[in-house]
Amino acid sequence: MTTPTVSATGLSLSYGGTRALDDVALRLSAGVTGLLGPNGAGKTTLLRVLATAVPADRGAFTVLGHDPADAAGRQSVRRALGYLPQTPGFHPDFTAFEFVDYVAILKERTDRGARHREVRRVLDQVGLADARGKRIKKLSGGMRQRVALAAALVGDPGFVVLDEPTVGLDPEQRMRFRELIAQAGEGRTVLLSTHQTEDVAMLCHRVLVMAGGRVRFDGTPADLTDRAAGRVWSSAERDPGARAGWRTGTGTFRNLGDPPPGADLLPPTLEDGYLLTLDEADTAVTA
Ligand SMILES: Nc1ncnc2c1ncn2[C@@H]1O[C@H](COP(=O)(O)OP(=O)(O)OP(=O)(O)O)[C@@H](O)[C@H]1O
Repeated sequence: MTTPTVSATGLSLSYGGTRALDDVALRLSAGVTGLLGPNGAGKTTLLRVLATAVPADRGAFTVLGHDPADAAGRQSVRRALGYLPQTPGFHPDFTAFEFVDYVAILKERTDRGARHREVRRVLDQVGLADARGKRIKKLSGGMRQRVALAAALVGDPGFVVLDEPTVGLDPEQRMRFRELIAQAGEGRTVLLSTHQTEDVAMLCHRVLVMAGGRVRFDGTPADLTDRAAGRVWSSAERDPGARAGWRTGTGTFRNLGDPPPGADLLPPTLEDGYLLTLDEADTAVTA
């Protein structure tokens, strides 16, 4: 692997009796890494820790050579960071320009002229040049997510954290948004949390799967797909021996697990590899 830009070891964090992060280690490099996992897996908690929004109980990490263990290091990490949280805190009466400008001010951009040029640049980059002056409450869901992405990219951060940015977007908007994320991943490190396995298949050079606060898989999307090679088969009836199975649009069943002899094997998808990984992690798979 190329030199890591972000690395973490032994990250653990509990909320009361809930272990949201349990000894998480990772190494990220430039490009888009996907973070997949079911609800409650610990994805948002991991992103919040890496974004220095909440400290871990244990463990350590560095972002672009900065160690957030002390105040000066935390400030350096924050300067290198762009963050699109799960629920961006928009002020609905702000225009797109005002919101991104406000985030740029929080990022200590004090030179007004240079800051405004930067705000225009990122709004252009996400295709909102013509919507700069529109109030956020008047924008569609897809446009709002692009405003949030522009805010994450303002100031050209080296590490960008995106928490489920494609949620609620229709397929066309999602496709458009994926293109923007791919562009954002050129030459910088992007960590993208998502429930959409297609996001990962289309965008990511690496993927982490989390469940129960732990990293259950760390590799390429092709490796995750390969986990299901020889373990997906078709049958006319639901196969009781399958770990998971569901009826497809053609009326046949798609089964995952250990196929019976002579089974009609199907080519695996990334989603098959993901579901089998969750199953092996002892997490319920919804069929
Ligand atoms: N502020 C909090 N207080 C108490 N428990 C929390 C808090 N934040 C998260 N948790 C718990 O920690 C665990 C991990 O939550 P987290 O939000 O990180 O998961 P997630 O993978 O992002 O889930 P989702 O996909 O639903 O966003 C869950 O059991 C959750 O209920």
